[in-house]
Amino acid sequence: MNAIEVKNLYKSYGDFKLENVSFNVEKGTIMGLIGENGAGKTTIIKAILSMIKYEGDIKVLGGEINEEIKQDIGVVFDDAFLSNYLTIKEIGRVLSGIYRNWDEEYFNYIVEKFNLPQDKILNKYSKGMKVKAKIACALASRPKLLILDEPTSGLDPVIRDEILEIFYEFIEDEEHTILISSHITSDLEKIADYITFIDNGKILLSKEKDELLENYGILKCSEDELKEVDSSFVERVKREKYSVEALINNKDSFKIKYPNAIVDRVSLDEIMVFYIKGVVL
Ligand SMILES: Nc1ncnc2c1ncn2[C@@H]1O[C@H](COP(=O)(O)OP(=O)(O)OP(=O)(O)O)[C@@H](O)[C@H]1O
Repeated sequence: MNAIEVKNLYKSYGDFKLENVSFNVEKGTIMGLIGENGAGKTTIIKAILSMIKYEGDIKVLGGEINEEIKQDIGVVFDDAFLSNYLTIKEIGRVLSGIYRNWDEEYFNYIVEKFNLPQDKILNKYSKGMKVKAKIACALASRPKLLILDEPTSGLDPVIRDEILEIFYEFIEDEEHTILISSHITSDLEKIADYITFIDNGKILLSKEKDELLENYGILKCSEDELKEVDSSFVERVKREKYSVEALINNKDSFKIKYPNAIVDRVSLDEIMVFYIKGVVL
């Protein structure tokens, strides 16, 4: 079953267009939405949450979004939604009156796990503490689906790891699903099950992360050597002054066909750069 289904999403802002955006997020998985600044990640998330008008079909937790379904969604956005002049406990008390499934005990557990100061107002929190406070609030509403827009950008690696750990705990239960947008691809490399890669409003790929990292590879070769390669293996090519690099699919079959070729492992970052900067053969 899918927790999110996006079909033929279309939205335009002047020159920018989200076009033919379709992807599913399977229940019990973590989907990472990656792409450059301005690629359209936030716009997709806003459409999913029905915060903007759009064309296309979007289903969330089995239906079109409504107030009932919203109770089962936890949201973490970059912009402020918590009062800066309350302490974390006071915010918890306010939210307990808003969310049907608010879990006080779980809230206290996360606040302690994240070492959030309980006597300071949020205005005195660091950026990392504020993000952790938002995540604590989103999770304590006991959502089935957690949607986060760039939660870890600008945070140090220790805080990012603490946050990823709490996401692991959340996802252990197979009923829970996460959609997370980020351009810190190393975080998504750690936690995402699936990756949807968006560039300039279009989906370039939406695949299982392990499949991407295991099937793709980087072939370093000369221009003449590239000419000998079956082009169906070649996704994109990047040319430097003295060398050529090709993003290869089906790495294992490629190695059988070309046993002497050297194919390196590829990261999500490198795949992103190949798709954006590289050319089709
Ligand atoms: N309310 C709006 N009015 C006009 N243009 C908008 C609006 N919201 C977004 N855009 C434009 O839509 C495009 C996509 O923006 P979006 O915020 O979805 O990208 P993003 O991938 O989330 O980027 P970032 O990683 O920088 O947050 C950008 O060109 C942006 O300027």
